[in-house]
Amino acid sequence: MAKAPLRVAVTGAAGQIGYSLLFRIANGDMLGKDQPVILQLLEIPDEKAQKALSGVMMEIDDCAFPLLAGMTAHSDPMTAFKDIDYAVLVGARPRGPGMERKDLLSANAQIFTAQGKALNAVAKRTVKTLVVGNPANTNAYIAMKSAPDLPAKNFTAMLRLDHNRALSQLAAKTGKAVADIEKLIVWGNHSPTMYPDYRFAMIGGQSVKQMINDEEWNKNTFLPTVGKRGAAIIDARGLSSAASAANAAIDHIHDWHCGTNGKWVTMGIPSDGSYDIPKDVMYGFPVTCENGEYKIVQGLEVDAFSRERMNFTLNELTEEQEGVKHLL
Ligand SMILES: NC(=O)C1=CN([C@@H]2O[C@H](COP(=O)(O)OP(=O)(O)OC[C@H]3O[C@@H](n4cnc5c(N)ncnc54)[C@H](O)[C@@H]3O)[C@@H](O)[C@H]2O)C=CC1
Ligand SMILES: O=C([O-])CC(=O)C(=O)O
Repeated sequence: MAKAPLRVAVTGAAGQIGYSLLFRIANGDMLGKDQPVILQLLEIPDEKAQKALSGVMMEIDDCAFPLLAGMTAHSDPMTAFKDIDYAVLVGARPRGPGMERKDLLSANAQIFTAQGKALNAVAKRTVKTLVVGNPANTNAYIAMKSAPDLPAKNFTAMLRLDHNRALSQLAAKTGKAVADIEKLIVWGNHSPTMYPDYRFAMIGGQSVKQMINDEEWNKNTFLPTVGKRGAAIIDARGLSSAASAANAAIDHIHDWHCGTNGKWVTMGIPSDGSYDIPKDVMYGFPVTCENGEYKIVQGLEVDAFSRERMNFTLNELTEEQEGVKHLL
């Protein structure tokens, strides 16, 4: 018997990431090739944005996706989020050259209080939310705190782009296939303070750390390359990353929904206190997913260098949280 459709809301649907994301959701890349979807698309109540959205929807229609069971346009989160199973919160201002993502906090924070409240009011009680709009971790924290009737664990932030960037750097360094790299982690904030950590990574049963055996490369090349990749893309393209961000959003929700078969992936999630990260801080952790639930990989050793890096990115998140206290 055919599955019942799942309702997916996407905000910022007429933006650059939206343009790469919506077609793939409708094609079944996110929730599975046998899972019909209904798209509930939100844009700002502005004539130009709504008109652009109607154009994107015409193109989606023109793809005649067999899994697309319905699609609606909205300018109010209270209608866009009605009865949804998944929310992909992309809509927010992107940064330009010379900015850090946290510089967007004052511009974007209010969006996530309003959207958190709307999710709280009208979404399914089981709704799962991914925040992409920057600064993603703190925006996810704001949305979570603005939705007290929903399970906090169902609010997540996107660290998957950082995870994928780190995978690709490691594949290039070792000359091995991306698909063969396992047990990589990106701890912390989606910002240059993040800590991509390959101490436990393996390729075909061999330790990646031993294969590379170059701490200087780790500290002075790998960490800054992954941490500053977003800025490098802005510098090269004049616009922030879009297709790779959409791809990471697809990977994040795909793995949460369909499971990872024991494979580790990185998700920004509210801490449960693991690894001495204070409860509720929206922090990148290694997780495995099964039956629609993620579980933090436990018992990993934290050496002195790692603790310092994990605290550095934690301190930034704590400061960001302090900065939005008045909104919550
Ligand atoms: N977490 C991550 O790894 C990444 C996050 N981003 C972030 O994603 C966000 C979106 O990026 P782009 O699509 O490139 O930007 P964009 O400017 O092309 O599109 C954003 C869209 O959101 C809409 N929007 C703004 N406020 C809204 C609201 N309250 N409700 C609904 N829609 C709203 C705008 O009208 C616009 O169409 C930015 O904040 C960017 O920094 C981008 C790349 C990676
Ligand atoms: O760097 C930006 O502003 C966009 C983004 O989050 C990324 O590409 O990682």
